[in-house]
Amino acid sequence: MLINIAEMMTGVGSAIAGLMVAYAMFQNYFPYDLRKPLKRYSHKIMNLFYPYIQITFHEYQGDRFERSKAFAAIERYLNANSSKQAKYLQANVVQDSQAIVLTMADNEEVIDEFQGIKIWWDSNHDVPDRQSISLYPREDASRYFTLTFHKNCRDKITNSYLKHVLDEGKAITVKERLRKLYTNNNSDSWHGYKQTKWSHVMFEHPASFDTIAMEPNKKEEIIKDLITFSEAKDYYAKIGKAWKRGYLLYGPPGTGKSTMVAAMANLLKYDIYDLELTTVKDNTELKRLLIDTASKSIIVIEDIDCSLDLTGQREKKKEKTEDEKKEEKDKDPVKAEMKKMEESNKNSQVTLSGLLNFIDELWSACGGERIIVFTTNYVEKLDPALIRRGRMDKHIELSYCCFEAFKVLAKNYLDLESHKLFARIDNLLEETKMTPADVAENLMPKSAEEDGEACLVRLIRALEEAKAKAEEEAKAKAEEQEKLKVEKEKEANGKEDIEINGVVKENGEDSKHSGSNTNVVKENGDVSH
Ligand SMILES: Nc1ncnc2c1ncn2[C@@H]1O[C@H](COP(=O)(O)OP(=O)(O)OP(=O)(O)O)[C@@H](O)[C@H]1O
Ligand SMILES: [Mg+2]
Repeated sequence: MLINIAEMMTGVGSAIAGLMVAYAMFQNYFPYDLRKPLKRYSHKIMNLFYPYIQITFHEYQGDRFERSKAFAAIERYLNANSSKQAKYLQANVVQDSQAIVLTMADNEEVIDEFQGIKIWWDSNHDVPDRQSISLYPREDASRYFTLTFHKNCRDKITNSYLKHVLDEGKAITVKERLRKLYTNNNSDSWHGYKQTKWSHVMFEHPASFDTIAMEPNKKEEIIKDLITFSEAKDYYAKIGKAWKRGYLLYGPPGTGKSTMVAAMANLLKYDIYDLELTTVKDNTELKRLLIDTASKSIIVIEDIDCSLDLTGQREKKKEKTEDEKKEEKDKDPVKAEMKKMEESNKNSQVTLSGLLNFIDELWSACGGERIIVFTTNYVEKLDPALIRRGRMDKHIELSYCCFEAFKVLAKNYLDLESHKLFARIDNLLEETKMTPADVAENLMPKSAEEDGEACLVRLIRALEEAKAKAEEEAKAKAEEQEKLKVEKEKEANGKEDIEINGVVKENGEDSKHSGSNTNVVKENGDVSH
């Protein structure tokens, strides 16, 4: 009913709006003194007959050269509706977006509905004043959207609908944006005209949780954890905690730690900041880098155990040995330069406490929605303070390939969900350790002729070899240990003799034990006084 009346009123309103437009066009022909009262009264008349409210959203506001964020979000929101309703669309390529954005062309209208309320959106643009000279090209394309709704619905529109439009629009923007992989620059390049602390390339890693080989339950748990985090803005606000989460990924080389970081970024549509600690000179630089990161991102420190001396004590400068000096003389200049660079990288003054502060500040000072990930091969080497819960909230172990993980790889690499050779592989994987990287390499067809079975056979061979090698190594180790044990026992027996006899044997000669009881020791251990 309300909508019908509203639509009837639209006719009257449109007529008055027409008059308003005519007034706007010819206002310059009215005497100046008359313009103001005329405008005021025309607005009053308009309000009497026109029960609608209009809100305008300009692409650029005031003197700001930055595109309005609200306009951009509305554009994306309307994109979803306008492409179905409007007849004339404009295609734009928006910066940092992988999709072409379709928006309604000028003077097109889109009708939206929200909780039973009808809402009209119009697209227009300001005609530029050609007489004025503008330095800014944007003035030629200053567009705006007009939102029209019945005044009875004012509260619902201004409180709920606008928030809904902006949230949806932003979500679409995030979904479609091109994601970036940032790496930190050496601080020497931070100064000057372009102060860039981070360089970036487009992030296009294809890894996803579907392609990661690991136990399905564990994988599900990680995915759930990540999604819960990304949707928990209000929850974090409620419990008074910064909206951040730390993950520690640990395990042997080639078990998928770096791949998982890429999969995390792809799942959440976050950017990645790959922080190379060895190029960061000191704690202050570390802080500056942190401030320069954006939200919706993962900050990764790979191989954290190798990045720094995390005991807090800096490496002492070693004296060069003669061999090193000789090597230095002989080596070629390119290698020498590389070594010099490596060494200068090792001179990072970042300390453990600096890193702890970095994480804590990340947790408290910077805007929300950030994840920090450490990866390491040696979790036991890390300082417990660095990885305690609260800093690294979730510890994920990535380990050798199990049968469940193998099945994911077989499906991805060979499109095989079952095969008669699977049972043999299952047994072998239980008996020997092989990383998913090695299993994957064996499963990859090496020529067009190679079929799935040939790849499985190659994997079986590799597993059998690995098993035989492991058994040999275990045998050698056991023998070594046995030898050591025997030596220790011999040593202990020798000591016992000494204690009993009170004699130290040197160079095959018996020497007397010092003391008041001078004993002579014979080789068979007999003692004569
Ligand atoms: N769990 C896995 N699932 C799928 N592929 C994997 C997995 N683990 C390793 N791979 C494959 O092996 C390659 C190496 O893996 P990745 O670089 O992620 O290992 P990593 O654990 O980061 O090793 P490092 O400790 O040496 O950095 C990747 O290209 C990936 O394709
Ligand atoms: Mg890695």
